[in-house]
Amino acid sequence: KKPRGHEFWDTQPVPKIDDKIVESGPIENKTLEDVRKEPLTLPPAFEWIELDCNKSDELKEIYTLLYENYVEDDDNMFRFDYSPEFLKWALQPPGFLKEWHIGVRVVESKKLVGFISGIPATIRVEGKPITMVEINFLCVHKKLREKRLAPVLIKEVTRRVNLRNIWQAAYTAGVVLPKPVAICKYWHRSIKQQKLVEVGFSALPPKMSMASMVKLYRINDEMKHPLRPLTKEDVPSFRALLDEYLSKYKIAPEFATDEDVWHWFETRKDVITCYVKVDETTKKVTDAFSFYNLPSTIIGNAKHNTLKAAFSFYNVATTMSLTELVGDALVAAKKMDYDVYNCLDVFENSTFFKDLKFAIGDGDLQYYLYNYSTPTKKSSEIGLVLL
Ligand SMILES: CCCCCCCCCCCCCC(=O)CSCCNC(=O)CCNC(=O)[C@H](O)C(C)(C)COP(=O)(O)OP(=O)(O)OC[C@H]1O[C@@H](n2cnc3c(N)ncnc32)[C@H](O)[C@@H]1OP(=O)(O)O
Ligand SMILES: CN(C)Cc1n[nH]c2ccc(-c3ccc(F)cc3OCCn3ccnc3)cc12
Repeated sequence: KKPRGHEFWDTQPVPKIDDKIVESGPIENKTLEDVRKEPLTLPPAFEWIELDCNKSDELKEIYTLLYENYVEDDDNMFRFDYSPEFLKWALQPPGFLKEWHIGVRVVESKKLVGFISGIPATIRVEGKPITMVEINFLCVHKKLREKRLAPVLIKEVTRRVNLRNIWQAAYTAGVVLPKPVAICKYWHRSIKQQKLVEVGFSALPPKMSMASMVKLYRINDEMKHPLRPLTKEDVPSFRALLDEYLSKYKIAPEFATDEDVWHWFETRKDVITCYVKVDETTKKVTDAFSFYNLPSTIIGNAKHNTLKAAFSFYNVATTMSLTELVGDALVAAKKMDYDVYNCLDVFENSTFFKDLKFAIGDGDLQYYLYNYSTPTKKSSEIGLVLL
C-alpha cells in the first residue's frame, strides 16, 4: 500500500511518523542568517495581511472566516464558533505580536480566505522551560481547500517567528501528522441531556426513557465548596499554586508573570470562568477550577442553532479531591446555562470521568512540538491545554 508520504511535513523539523525517540532536544539549529527576509510567495490572486484584533472590523473578519470554515467534528454536525471576544482574549496575551496574526486576502475582493496565528508562550518540556509560540486558528476557506495553501501559511508564520529568534512551537490538531508527542481523548459530561439528544450529540440508550436519562445526569444547584471568582488580589498566590502544580507534568506552560495569570484567568463573561477557594487565614488560593466558553454551530438542525459547551481549562485541587472540585465546576457550568462540559484526558482528569458520569468522545486530539524531539508522552503527563 502506498506509504503515507507527507509532501510538506517531511520537509519540516519534526520527527518522522515511525521515529523512535530516546532523547529530548531541538531537531535543527538555525540562526537569523538562515531565515528568509521576505514573505513567502503567494499565488498572484492573494496577498498577505496582518489582522489587528484591536480593530473590531478586522477581529470580525477573523471571526467570520472561522465561523464559516473552521473545525468540524468527524460527522460534520458541529463547527466551532469562537466568539470575537474569545479570539481577542486568545490572540492578545501579554507579549503578543500583531505580525503573528497572519491572514491571506483575495487582492480583488479583499476577502479574508486564510488565517494562522502564533502567540508567545514558555513551555516546560521535561522540566526545561523553552520559549515557544503556540500556533492556532489555522484556517483556509472551504472553497480554497487542497491547494497547498496551508503549508504556505505555516512556512510564513514559521519565518516570522524565527525572525524573532524563536525556534520551537506547540500546537494541537484533530488530524494525525508527523509526529504526535501525545494522543489525547476527549470526554463529555451532559448538562442539558434533552437538548443533547435532540441535536444528535448524544443518543438515548435503548429501553431508557428520556425522563430517567435526564434524572441520571441531574446536577446540584449549589456547590459543595466555597469557591468564588478569582480576583486580582488572588493572583500572586494562584500563580505560585499553578506553577507548583504544573511543574510535575512533562509538557506544561510556565506562567511567568502575574500579568500572564491575570490575562488567562480573569473571569471574562462568555469567554473564561475561573473560581478559586482561598484559605481564610493565609488568604492564599488553595484550589481552583477554570473552563472556557466555546460554542459550536449545530449544522442544519431545525430546532437548535448553537451547542453551548464549556471546555475544562486548568484545575488545581489541594484541600479537596479533583473529583469534588470538578463536580463544583459542573454546578457552575449548569448555573451558566451550558449544555455540555468537555474535558481532555490530560492532567489527572481520567480519575474523575466515571464518578462524574463523563462519556468518551468519538475522536482524538493530537499534541505536537515543532523542532523539538522528545519521547512520546502519556495523556496524563500532559499539563497543557490549547484553546
Ligand atoms: C518555530 C515556530 C514554528 C511555527 C509553525 C509550527 C507548525 C504549525 C502547524 C499548524 C498547526 C495548526 C494548529 C491549529 O490551528 C489547530 S488544528 C485546526 C486546523 N484547522 C482546521 O481544521 C479548520 C478546517 N480546515 C481547514 O481550514 C483546512 O483543512 C486546513 C487549513 C487545516 C488545511 O488546509 P487544506 O486546504 O485542507 O490542505 P492544503 O492547504 O492542501 O495542505 C495540505 C497539507 O497541510 C497539512 N495539514 C492539514 N491539516 C493540518 C493541520 N491542522 N495542521 C498542520 N498541517 C495540516 C496536511 O497534512 C498536508 O501536508 P502533508 O502533505 O505534508 O501531509
Ligand atoms: C484545541 N484547538 C486547537 C481546537 C481544535 N482543533 N481541532 C480539534 C479537534 C477536537 C477538539 C476537541 C477538544 C476537546 C473536546 F472536548 C472536544 C473536541 O472536539 C470535539 C469534536 N468537535 C470538533 C469540532 N466540533 C466538535 C478541539 C480541536
